[in-house]
Amino acid sequence: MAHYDLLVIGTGPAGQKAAIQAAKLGKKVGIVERKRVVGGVCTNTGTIPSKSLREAALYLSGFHQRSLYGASYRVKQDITMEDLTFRANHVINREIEIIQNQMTRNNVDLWFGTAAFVDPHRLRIERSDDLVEHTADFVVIACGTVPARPSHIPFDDHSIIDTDGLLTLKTLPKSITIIGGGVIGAEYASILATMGIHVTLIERRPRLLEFVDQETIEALQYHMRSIGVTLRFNEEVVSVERQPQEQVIVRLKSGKEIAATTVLYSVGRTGASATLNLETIGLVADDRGRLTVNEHYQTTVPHIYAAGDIIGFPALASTSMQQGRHAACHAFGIPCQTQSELMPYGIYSIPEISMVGRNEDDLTKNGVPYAVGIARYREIARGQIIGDELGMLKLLFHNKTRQLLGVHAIGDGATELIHIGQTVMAYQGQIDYFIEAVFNYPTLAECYRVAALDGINQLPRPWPPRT
Ligand SMILES: Cc1cc2nc3c(=O)[nH]c(=O)nc-3n(C[C@H](O)[C@H](O)[C@H](O)COP(=O)(O)OP(=O)(O)OC[C@H]3O[C@@H](n4cnc5c(N)ncnc54)[C@H](O)[C@@H]3O)c2cc1C
Ligand SMILES: NC(=O)c1ccc[n+]([C@@H]2O[C@H](COP(=O)([O-])OP(=O)(O)OC[C@H]3O[C@@H](n4cnc5c(N)ncnc54)[C@H](O)[C@@H]3O)[C@@H](O)[C@H]2O)c1
Repeated sequence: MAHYDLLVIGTGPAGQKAAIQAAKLGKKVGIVERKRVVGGVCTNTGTIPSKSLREAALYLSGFHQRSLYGASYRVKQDITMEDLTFRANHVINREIEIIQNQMTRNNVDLWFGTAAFVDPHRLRIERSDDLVEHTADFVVIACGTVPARPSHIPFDDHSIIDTDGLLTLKTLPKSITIIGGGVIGAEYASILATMGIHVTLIERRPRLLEFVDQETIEALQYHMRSIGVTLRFNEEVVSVERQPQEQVIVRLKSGKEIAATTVLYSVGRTGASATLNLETIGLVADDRGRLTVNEHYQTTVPHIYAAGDIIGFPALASTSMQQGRHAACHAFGIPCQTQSELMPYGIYSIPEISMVGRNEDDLTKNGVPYAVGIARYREIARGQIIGDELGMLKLLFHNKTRQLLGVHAIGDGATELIHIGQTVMAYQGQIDYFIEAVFNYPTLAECYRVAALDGINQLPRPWPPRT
């Protein structure tokens, strides 16, 4: 048994960053992982694999080149599961190595096994052949989530899979029904359709991703339909039934029956808190297994913190890292701030989407007078060169002060491009910055200048003086 300044449960982004931050402060740190590898959902089954798969699909399908060389252009005609997993596994293994190295370099003790609380300062770590106990002054719970697997869905991890199951398939589906048009559903639907797989996406809401700018989502939905995705909105799933001859039927409340070789169930995830023995320390998870924390990620037991997906929205790798670091800083009295109102969102659908700041619905609801400036990739030299016909960057700014209030982008590089707007917003900048600055040419960043000019041209003349 050892005593630590900090014990962390989980080696995903939240746990890693909490552990490294505490170690950098000279603290004695231990981290526990129940799987046989470090990295969590992010490295092993979620973010990294899905983004590697996307990159492989984009390359092999020749997607980016089609507008220049024709719709039938392909780098490889028959894309196989091995083609995709080859690339994903390469990246996953490198990432695991990097994480493990970081822990070793920073003297963080790594314990493989399943952690559970014995009392508020003591964790039991159960391994296949033995059991150890360690104590700590502080604990960070960063145990993440598991896919929701309701009992009425007959999962078999072969023809009916959850969101962790796609990469473990032996062959690519011939056709797929995706239940749930959240971030995972939208990303996988567009990736699979890009490779020529017929996809039906079922969503109970009237559109995809309701938190994303309406115009941006319309563009995504238009593109998804154009590559063969059937979008079914306002639909409820009644049953999922496996049939002979490699067929799974999804029955909808509206009476429709949708057949495909594979069904992917992607309607959210549940906090992995069930085995933590929370009742012994007086913590209660909500009905989706999540924990409640204050602005410093402290639970109601002050020396026990929780960070990452286990605390719910926004449940991103990007935010989880920051939350983990923030929790460790707070525990050891180091000032730390998280700029949550300028948190960017990146959705790796094809085409990709990104946003930061406020959207039109929110500004309208709150009576903020704003104007809009838009640049389309097809009107930008770089957009023409890369052959992106659909891309768009949209700036929302205050129509009197010209302060930048929100940026919404769809198209190649959108998730990178958004950070320019994020920085300007962090310094309360006005869109005039984009007009006065010189950008490399030809770049997609030029969209900022074009959109700013477009926005200013929409204002009543003469242009209002700067305040
Ligand atoms: C398909 C998919 C794609 C995604 N894409 C993106 C993306 O593009 N961008 C983005 O920002 N986010 C993305 N996400 C979300 C991102 O993966 C998560 O937000 C992130 O992994 C959460 O990090 P975490 O540290 O909270 O938990 P996790 O990464 O889930 O790690 C938790 C770890 O804790 C371990 N653990 C659990 N219980 C115990 C226990 N009792 N004892 C010991 N160890 C335990 C688990 O085994 C796991 O290794 C994606 C998610 C999925 C599923
Ligand atoms: N790029 C990224 O940042 C990224 C990528 C993938 C996943 N993630 C994270 O992973 C988490 C899980 O994502 P997700 O997409 O599984 O969950 P989600 O909660 O985001 O989406 C679930 C969707 O399923 C719909 N739905 C629920 N029940 C349904 C039913 N019975 N029939 C039809 N539709 C139904 C919901 O309306 C919702 O749109 C999210 O928190 C997300 O932020 C992030």
